[in-house]
Amino acid sequence: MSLPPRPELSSVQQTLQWMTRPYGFLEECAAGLGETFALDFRGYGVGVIFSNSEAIQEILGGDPEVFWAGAGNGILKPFLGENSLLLLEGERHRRERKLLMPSFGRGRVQAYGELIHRVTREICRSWAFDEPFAVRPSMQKVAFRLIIEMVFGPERTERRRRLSLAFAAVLDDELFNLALLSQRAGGEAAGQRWAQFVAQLDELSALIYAEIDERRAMVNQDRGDILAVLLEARDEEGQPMLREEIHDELLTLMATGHESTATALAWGIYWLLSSPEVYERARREMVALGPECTGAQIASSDYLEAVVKEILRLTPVIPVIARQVQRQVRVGGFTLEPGMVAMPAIYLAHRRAEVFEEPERFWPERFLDRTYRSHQFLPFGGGVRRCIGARLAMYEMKIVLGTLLRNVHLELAGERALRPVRRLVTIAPSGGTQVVRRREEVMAGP
Ligand code: HEM
Repeated sequence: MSLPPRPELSSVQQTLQWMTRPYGFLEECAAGLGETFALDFRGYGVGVIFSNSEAIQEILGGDPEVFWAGAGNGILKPFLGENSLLLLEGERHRRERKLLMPSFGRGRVQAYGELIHRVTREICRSWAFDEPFAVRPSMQKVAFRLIIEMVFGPERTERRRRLSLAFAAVLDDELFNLALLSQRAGGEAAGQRWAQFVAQLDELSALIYAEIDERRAMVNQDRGDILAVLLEARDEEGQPMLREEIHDELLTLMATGHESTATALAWGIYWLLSSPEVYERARREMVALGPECTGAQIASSDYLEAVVKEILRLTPVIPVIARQVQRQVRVGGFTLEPGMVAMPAIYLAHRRAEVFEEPERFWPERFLDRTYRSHQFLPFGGGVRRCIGARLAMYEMKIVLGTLLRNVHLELAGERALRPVRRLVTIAPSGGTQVVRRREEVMAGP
């Protein structure tokens, strides 16, 4: 067999469907065309979507020199810079990843337990009673404060404040969204606005460089933040990272480190609030920890871990990952030509009935009873490009959700069935998950 079936739509229509309703479009194509199908993305080329776990294993476990991941992320280059881990391939990617990895070890991540716990408590206790609001922006605040502190350390300087504001302004800019959809549409059509956007990006860069330069001028400080780790890092030849490399990686971690987690948390709150039995079991476990528990105790709950996995299974915020093939290769019985993109569909893989019993049901217990293989359950992708922040994201999600369950009583408000909508590179719940805080408090801890 050469190429898998394609939908009977023009390339423009396919791209539009993909951009505007990614989950639904994937489902429709799989129902009509089978587990493997090809999509023709405007300006990007042919992507072959795989949901069969053996084929996914062939791709993610395959030779990284054949399956490139960075090519598909090229659209992020004007924002993150050419040295971003997301854009590198081969030896450079391996080197850079090795330099970044120590920042995400178990010990480093666990050191943030109390910060996550404290920030979440502060934010959720500031929510007004009986007034509907979107919970996603609050989740973004938690994730944002955490990643800024992880990257630069705990000081609250004026420059750090300006840096946070500049970063938030760039991410929230509609033009940035537009630019991600199509760089050309963003650049040419927007004219004057585009120039303003670029000026915003330049300001952000200047602030990051100022942080790097100030720190470089200091000597011998083992502060434990990511910037300190990168300044001290040496590759196998004993070479330090270039100033530009550090800048691009910091920006990459700031961007990847909070957007996906905040979106996944917004989905998580939706699932918990719409599943009374799960909500009650998780809440009981959290309350049983007593009024003065730590973030680490919250994170040690097996049930909460299962809840987080189930959230990431049903609503993976990155529903598809991509590998551009560099030479002719066979995957899942199909021949892919150089330049084509092999796309493991996380969303579809997580709904395979032969792997997940009652796949549409939100049922965390499935993760208590058995383990799934890395090519069956893969919310963080896989192989040499697996998400570098996976451990941090899991830890953060458990503590944030556990802290909410212990401290506030929420109900869903507005739409009951949320629609998946695109937000930057993630798929978010429509309306940012509208909730309302009720007066009945769960726990009166410190
Ligand atoms: C729930 C939260 C998150 C989800 C669902 C998620 C998901 C993913 C996925 C699917 C990939 C692509 C993997 C592949 O192509 O095989 C990825 C890559 C990446 N993620 Fe995450 N991520 C999350 C949180 C984070 C956090 C907290 C950080 C950092 C602080 C982070 C940093 C990165 C980086 C740097 C890459 C690129 C890795 C590489 O190319 O080597 N992510 N993530």
